[in-house]
Amino acid sequence: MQTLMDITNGCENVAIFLADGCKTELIDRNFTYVPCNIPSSGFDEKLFGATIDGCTCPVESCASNTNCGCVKYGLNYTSDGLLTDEGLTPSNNIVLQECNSNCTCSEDCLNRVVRKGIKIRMEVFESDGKGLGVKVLETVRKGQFLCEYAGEVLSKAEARKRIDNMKYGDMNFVFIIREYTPSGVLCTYIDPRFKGNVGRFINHACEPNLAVLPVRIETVIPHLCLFALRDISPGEEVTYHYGQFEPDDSSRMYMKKTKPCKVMSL
Ligand SMILES: C[S@@+](CC[C@H](N)C(=O)[O-])C[C@H]1O[C@@H](n2cnc3c(N)ncnc32)[C@H](O)[C@@H]1O
Repeated sequence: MQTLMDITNGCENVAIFLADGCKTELIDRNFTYVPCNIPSSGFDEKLFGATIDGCTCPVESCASNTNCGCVKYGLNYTSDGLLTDEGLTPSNNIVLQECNSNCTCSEDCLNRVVRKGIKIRMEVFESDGKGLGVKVLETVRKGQFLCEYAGEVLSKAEARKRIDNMKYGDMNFVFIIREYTPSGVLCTYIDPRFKGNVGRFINHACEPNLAVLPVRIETVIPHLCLFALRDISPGEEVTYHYGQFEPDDSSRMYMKKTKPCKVMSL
């Protein structure tokens, strides 16, 4: 079995495999594996690097400190590092802010999950009618972090240009994160088509087993994170709801509506 990183020259702290016989031609020849978000050329570097202040909690953890700046709306992870049911429900609009390198708490603080990276072994395989897809090779628990949807962070103009250049039937990778804040709507555009991580191979399903949520850690740019909505068994394909197959236009991953969904339910 080949690892995906052998092929894409990237790195990750856990093995992501290519299924036996999986056609490597299906991976764009211009694709480079990057484990985390990078700014696209022309993106405001100052904004990309703008850091978030840390908390001043005791070393052990921020879990019980009601004054913690990072968990001011309550801790969203259990002591096993699983996202709570409340955190998993996007309509709750919970703000996920993990502790970062500016915080005084230790690496064992319960509010540090995504920043520890991928823990689950995965396999990229040829899915039925959807191009490539991703399966997990071990059990994933409800609420467990799987991976990020990491790629190039684009300016609005660059996102518009890339979307406009898409041709009928092209695969879409540009994900628009819209966050509704008291001061207006905050949009982040992520495109892992040319530079991205394993998240770029994850397909859509109308009844998905993953939730997709923005999480902030070191900087103001959110990480788009995938967490298990239920326990997932080894060998199951992982999917999340893109949004673009909806009849209304509440889409989060922009897509010219060219393709029917091949998986109505799992
Ligand atoms: C982010 S990519 C996912 C990985 C992609 N399958 C690949 O081979 O690289 C999104 C594209 O995958 C395809 N796709 C994902 N989920 C699908 C589904 N449920 N039905 C049909 N096509 C799907 C569409 O072409 C979509 O634009």
